[in-house]
Amino acid sequence: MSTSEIDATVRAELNRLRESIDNIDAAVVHMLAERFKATQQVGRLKADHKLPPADPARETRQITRLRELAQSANLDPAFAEKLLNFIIAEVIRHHERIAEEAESGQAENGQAENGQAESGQAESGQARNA
Ligand SMILES: C=C(O[C@@H]1C=C(C(=O)O)C=C[C@H]1O)C(=O)O
Repeated sequence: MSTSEIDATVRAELNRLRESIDNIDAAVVHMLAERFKATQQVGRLKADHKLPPADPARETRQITRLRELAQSANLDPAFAEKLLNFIIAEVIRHHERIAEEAESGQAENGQAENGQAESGQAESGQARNA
């Protein structure tokens, strides 16, 4: 049976549920956007103070907490853990990029302080680490 053939009552119920799903998806997007705004600030703070991009101990605490929350909300804890790990991996990538940008900015400043600003570009991360 195609969706165009289904009963009007079923269609109305489906639409009602889908409206709710759309609202929830919008809320998820907005909440994720706020979370990433906060984590970007954490990334800058870490870069400014030369702290590592990832904090595995904090991640372990978050996963334990989220699994407990999931359990009490009747959500599969394994799913909650996978989702959080997926988000955290992206955050860590952002933090690594922020740290690289801060380092190359500092390298440029260092050259400027040494009076070498006009003599060339800051070295790339790869060249510096070679
Ligand atoms: C945001 C942070 O950085 C990383 C990302 C985390 C997250 O997205 O929740 C948690 C720990 C860190 O690996 C942090 O240290 O708080």
